[in-house]
Amino acid sequence: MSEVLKVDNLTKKRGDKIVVDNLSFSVNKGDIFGFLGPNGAGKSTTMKMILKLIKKDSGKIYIDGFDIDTNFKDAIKNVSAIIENPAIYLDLTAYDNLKIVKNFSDSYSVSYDIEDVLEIVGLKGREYEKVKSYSLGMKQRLSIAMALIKNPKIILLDEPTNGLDPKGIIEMRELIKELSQKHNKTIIISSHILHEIEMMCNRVVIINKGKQILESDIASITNKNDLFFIRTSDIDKAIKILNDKKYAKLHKIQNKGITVQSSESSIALLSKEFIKNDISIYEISSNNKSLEDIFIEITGGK
Ligand SMILES: Nc1ncnc2c1ncn2[C@@H]1O[C@H](COP(=O)(O)OP(=O)(O)OP(=O)(O)O)[C@@H](O)[C@H]1O
Repeated sequence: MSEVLKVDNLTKKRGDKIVVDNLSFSVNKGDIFGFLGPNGAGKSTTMKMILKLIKKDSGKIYIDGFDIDTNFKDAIKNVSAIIENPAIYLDLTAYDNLKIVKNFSDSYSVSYDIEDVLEIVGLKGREYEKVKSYSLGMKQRLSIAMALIKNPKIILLDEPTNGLDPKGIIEMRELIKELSQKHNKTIIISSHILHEIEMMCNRVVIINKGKQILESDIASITNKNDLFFIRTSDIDKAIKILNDKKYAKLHKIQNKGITVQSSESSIALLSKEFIKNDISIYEISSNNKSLEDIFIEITGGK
């Protein structure tokens, strides 16, 4: 996997407060990378430093191998970003907005055609309407189209689903996945919505008060402990059977059942064993930790 973004010991002070504190992480080509943290954690500040919109105090940032301090022009041509409210002319059509961006991006060697980006974001057929008549979701998709025009390798999205209704959120999620899978973009999404990150991203970094708390694959966070809750007619008998098995381990005895540590295939074996021994099973559910559980644990519930 090749590294397209490397953030190394990044630090930023605001007055005497350290708002980004020695942050290091890297993003690989093709990642949908979640940048997660509660309000005020330092996500936007970090994104702005990556784009050199604000100055860092110390640390290094490399985009596609280019150091933003010494080779910003080569670095930044690989990145597009939607941070805060993107500049869209509401009195112009989507097509005209894209034309303006296209004119700016013509210095980039392989930029997309306007028609292509309209197709990708699903605004084909609506491109000659003034943007002020668009829903928030359509405006958001237009801003992605504008970000896509220069055909960047990386797209930074700051809270991309903020303010969208459920339909808009689903469409945005699908679009982001499509950009990664079909169009080979690396996407970095900042968010405080854990569920969103869990559903969209393959990797995540969690920050709190400017400090990095965790960098990990989503899968290894949520599948670390294969725990299953089993509600049965006879807990004592179930425990006795379980204690004889090597493939599964009793984790906890609960009110109406037991939590068992085991793989998925072993839980299937265990349930057959229970049934063979006349133990009725009323429920088996995966009791794995969600990203939300992990987040609450490491940020102290705030
Ligand atoms: N222009 C500024 N001047 C002073 N302090 C700032 C400025 N911008 C941000 N901060 C402070 O820096 C810290 C990090 O803010 P930042 O906006 O990066 O957090 P965030 O994780 O993006 O949060 P949110 O989700 O609320 O946008 C906060 O304490 C914030 O108050």
